[in-house]
Amino acid sequence: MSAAAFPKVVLFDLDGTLLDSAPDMLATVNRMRAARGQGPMALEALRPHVSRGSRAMSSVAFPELGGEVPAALVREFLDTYAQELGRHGGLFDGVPALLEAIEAAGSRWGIVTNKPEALARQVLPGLGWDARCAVLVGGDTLPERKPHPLPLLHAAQQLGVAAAECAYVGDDARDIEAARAAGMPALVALWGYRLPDEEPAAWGGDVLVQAPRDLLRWPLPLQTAP
Ligand SMILES: O=C(O)COP(=O)(O)O
Ligand SMILES: [Mg+2]
Repeated sequence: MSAAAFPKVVLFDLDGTLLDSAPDMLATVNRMRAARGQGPMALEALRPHVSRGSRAMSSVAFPELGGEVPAALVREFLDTYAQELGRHGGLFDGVPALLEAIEAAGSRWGIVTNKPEALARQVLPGLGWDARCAVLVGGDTLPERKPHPLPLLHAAQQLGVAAAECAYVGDDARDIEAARAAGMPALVALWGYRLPDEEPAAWGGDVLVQAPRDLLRWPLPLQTAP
């Protein structure tokens, strides 16, 4: 197979794109439920919501709140998650080989997530990514988070490249919205987390990708979305 021609920088979303965070999130939620005498939730019930952040997850974990999630509960979720992070889940199949291929091609990769930066940084050492991840922008790094383009533009600026020299891979509509607004090719990670009624083909991404290994065939048939 000929070497892939990656862009100068490939930026990735974290939850649902690089990291299968659902098992860590499930452990978090079930600890909180157990502390209240409630039985465990099933992975399938939580998984579609995992890319949506701590508030959404707390709401799914405690449906009796009717979506009214107190700030203290979100804090408890984040504190508990910090203890479970990296203990249960792992990378999606094909991610390690993909990152190695990007590096072997002389390109760089980084992470732009809506997860709080400190939590995202916590996963780097265990994965051996400290020196490899060229940039990491979290949901609280800047005044704006995805779907705003600022985190992606900031990542490109940190690396000294134009937005058009990057690409962004993410599993949520807000990832694709952010990338398009930033002027970056937007790739939809179909292996990630979403509700059954969501239609990723309608998100306006440049290409839908079935699995991380498909990105080894870069350049993909990127189309300019209408
Ligand atoms: O934890 C979140 O808020 C979502 O994280 P993501 O942006 O990496 O999907
Ligand atoms: Mg995600």
